[in-house]
Amino acid sequence: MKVAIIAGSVYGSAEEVARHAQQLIKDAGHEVLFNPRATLADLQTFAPEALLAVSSTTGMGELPDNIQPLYHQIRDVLPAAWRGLPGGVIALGDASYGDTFCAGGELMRELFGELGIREVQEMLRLDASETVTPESDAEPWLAEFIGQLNA
Ligand SMILES: Cc1cc2nc3c(=O)[nH]c(=O)nc-3n(C[C@H](O)[C@H](O)[C@H](O)COP(=O)(O)O)c2cc1C
Repeated sequence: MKVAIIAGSVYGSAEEVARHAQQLIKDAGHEVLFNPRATLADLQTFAPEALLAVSSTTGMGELPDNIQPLYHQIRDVLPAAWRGLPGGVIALGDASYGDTFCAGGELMRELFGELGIREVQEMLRLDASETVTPESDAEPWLAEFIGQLNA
């Protein structure tokens, strides 16, 4: 299956999680597109059969700058070809930010909802106030996600 990974990161943690996800999904025999600077055209050319978003949160509950252009491009177009595809979101945040905890991931979830992407499992929230190993913490969730792709 062709899996596209979309990543939003300020300091690199979410990008590392996305890179780790890329490796695990490839090891499971899937084809993966992961480029932190991917455009909508790149994604449409790849023709994904599943989507994974990995994003941290910055500012007061905002998406990182690197993913903003892609987020808006996708939102403006809402590619019909992605309707019904399986997908999932990994959100990185810090619970000490209170109400805006993992708000960037929530924005990606809302976008997936608008796209008609089928969320195959509940969004994973990785809390930087509790862990410094988000890549390995994401592994059980990713194993389930990969299992859902094979289902
Ligand atoms: C300036 C700044 C603002 C942040 N705002 C939020 C926020 O509103 N909500 C949240 O859950 N985390 C917030 N965080 C925490 C980051 O999302 C978290 O540390 C994450 O692991 C960073 O991932 P990255 O290295 O991929 O950017 C903020 C961090 C910084 C430095």
